[in-house]
Amino acid sequence: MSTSIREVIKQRRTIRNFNNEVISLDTIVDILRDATWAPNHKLREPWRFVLFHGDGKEKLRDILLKSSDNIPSKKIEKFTQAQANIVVIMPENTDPLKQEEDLSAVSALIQNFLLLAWENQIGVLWKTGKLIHSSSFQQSVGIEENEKIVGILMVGKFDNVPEAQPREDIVEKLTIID
Ligand SMILES: Cc1cc2nc3c(=O)[nH]c(=O)nc-3n(C[C@H](O)[C@H](O)[C@H](O)COP(=O)(O)O)c2cc1C
Repeated sequence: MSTSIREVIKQRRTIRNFNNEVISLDTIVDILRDATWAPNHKLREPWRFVLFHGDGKEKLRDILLKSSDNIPSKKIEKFTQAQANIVVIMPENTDPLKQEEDLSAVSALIQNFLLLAWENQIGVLWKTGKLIHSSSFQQSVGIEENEKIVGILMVGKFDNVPEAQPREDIVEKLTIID
């Protein structure tokens, strides 16, 4: 039986602990391809990705070990525990409006990715933190002068679903003009 979009949206949780179950590269790329059906203004498709998977995770470990950010080895282990790490990259736009539009579009794509993954019993952690601003990391991943990292998606299978953190009722934040 298929799950409704409503159910997927409400049941999805951020996953922070992954198990070792393998996810094929094809599965992840297929989800990413579907996620690109996100709305994006003028069809700029303002995104690109660097995807670490399989042996590529050794490369990622190496990048993190050699980065000038002194990342503790425990953090590196945790970070590379997922089946894949996807660095989400967007262009830096000199026009502030375009920049806002593009960041919104990339965020819509990421949410699509999270929901599509969840539908396939795959968990994701959308990570930001200091690393995305680290010039050492950016350089190692091949970020260009006119680009920025929006986030890093840790992708993997999981054993436990964390409890939902309730949201405030929308009426608290809703101005109705009827
Ligand atoms: C832009 C953005 C950045 C985030 N960065 C992190 C992060 O660096 N580390 C983390 O543990 N969670 C991060 N999260 C996940 C949120 O903490 C999570 O969505 C929130 O706790 C609600 O939990 P839920 O996704 O399970 O509903 C981020 C979420 C967003 C939208």
